[in-house]
Amino acid sequence: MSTQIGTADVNQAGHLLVGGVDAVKLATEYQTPLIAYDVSKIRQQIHHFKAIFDSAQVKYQISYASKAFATIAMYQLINQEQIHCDVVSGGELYTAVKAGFPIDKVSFHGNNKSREELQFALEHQIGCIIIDNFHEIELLRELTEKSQQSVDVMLRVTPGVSAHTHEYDMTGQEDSKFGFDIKSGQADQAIQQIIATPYLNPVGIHCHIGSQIFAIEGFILAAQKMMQLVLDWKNKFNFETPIVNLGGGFGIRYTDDEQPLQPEVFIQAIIDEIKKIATKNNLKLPEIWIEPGRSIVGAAGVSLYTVGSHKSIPGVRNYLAVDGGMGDNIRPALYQAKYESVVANKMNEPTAQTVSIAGKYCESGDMLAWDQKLPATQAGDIVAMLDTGAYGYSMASNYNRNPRPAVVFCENGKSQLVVKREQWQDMTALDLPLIES
Ligand SMILES: Cc1ncc(COP(=O)(O)O)c(C=O)c1O
Ligand SMILES: N[C@@H](CCCC[NH3+])C(=O)O
Repeated sequence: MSTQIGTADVNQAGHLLVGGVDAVKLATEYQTPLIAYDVSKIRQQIHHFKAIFDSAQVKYQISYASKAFATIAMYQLINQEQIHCDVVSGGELYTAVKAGFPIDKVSFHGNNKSREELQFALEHQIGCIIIDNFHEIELLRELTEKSQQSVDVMLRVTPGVSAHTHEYDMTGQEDSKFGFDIKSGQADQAIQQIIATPYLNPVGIHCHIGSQIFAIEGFILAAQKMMQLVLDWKNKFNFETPIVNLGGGFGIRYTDDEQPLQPEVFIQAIIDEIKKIATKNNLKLPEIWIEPGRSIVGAAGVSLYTVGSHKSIPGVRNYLAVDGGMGDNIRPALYQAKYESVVANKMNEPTAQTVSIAGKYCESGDMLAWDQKLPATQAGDIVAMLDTGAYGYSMASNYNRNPRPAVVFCENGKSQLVVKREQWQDMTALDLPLIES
């Protein structure tokens, strides 16, 4: 039997459940810090996105932005759900290959893809390359001419839309390192070059205005600008773009301060806008692609930590230190991101203190959360930070030579290790000793 407290499931022992598995048992079995995913939440999100498009009866593709969380098991899970994914590096693509993911369902992003990365993608018959700049057109021209291999490409453009989000999470504005600028004519120039390049087969245009977006206006504006481009290119170059890819960025709730719109609100509005513009201008309705990352995996992840030291500065603040921190979740330090935390072994106990959760890294900025209301805690308790499934493990580091955590998948009351915990030995695995002179 389990009950729900807030968004968390709790068992009779008063312990947090993740995918039906007791989080305290997870901490004992796999040690901490540990990132545990409720796999059914990932599946549900994908089904939710699919259902929205299905009911709108439009051609679409959901391409999971794997930078949010990319491991072999994750690519396999995405494949079970039969959606596409995007990668942004040779390393992500290699992981997808190792996972047996169908590479013809992969799009390859990046503002500075190397020759080796592009070659690797072509060798594996990548589904589509999302071209970001003129240098890449040239590299792809050389590589495809050499191998006499055609490849589908999309053009990433910056529509000049500033999304209302953290500065580091904005990507669609003109002054961005990503994509071809529309206003200055770079996008026009790029599509002409691509059309004139024998082995490059243009199938779509792409934009991504940012991440953790709550307002609908940016998406609508982006859809309008993209459809205007489709129309312009039809008129100027007699080329009608079959796919319009609007990227990801759908915001999720981390704390009660955030009230994101449901994906159906965003997506329905995007579909309606694209349909309206297509009909008005006698354009074929393009296939609509989205690339959700955070909204697929964010709410499914929970980070489990063991409490160590406490420090109380009378009249100032109470610190509670845990065995992880900025190495397994850089987001609080990098973006001032906020999360909710609970004590996984004391879910039914009343709050009794206001504490700030400190990581173990040698940085004053290594704070996971400020001023959280928690039950009384002592060393050995298990703190769970909720909704850490996106951009936590995937941005993890070995700072201070702390090993990265393990990752488990939990579903229907069972758990499975999907990423092993790094060990101290791994910290020196690539080191070479000094050569004595
Ligand atoms: C091109 C592109 N697509 C998709 C995403 C996924 O964004 P999100 O995780 O906010 O859905 C990103 C990341 O911001 C991105 O850069
Ligand atoms: N890493 C960012 C979002 C992804 C940006 C990718 N373009 C975050 O954690 O919020």
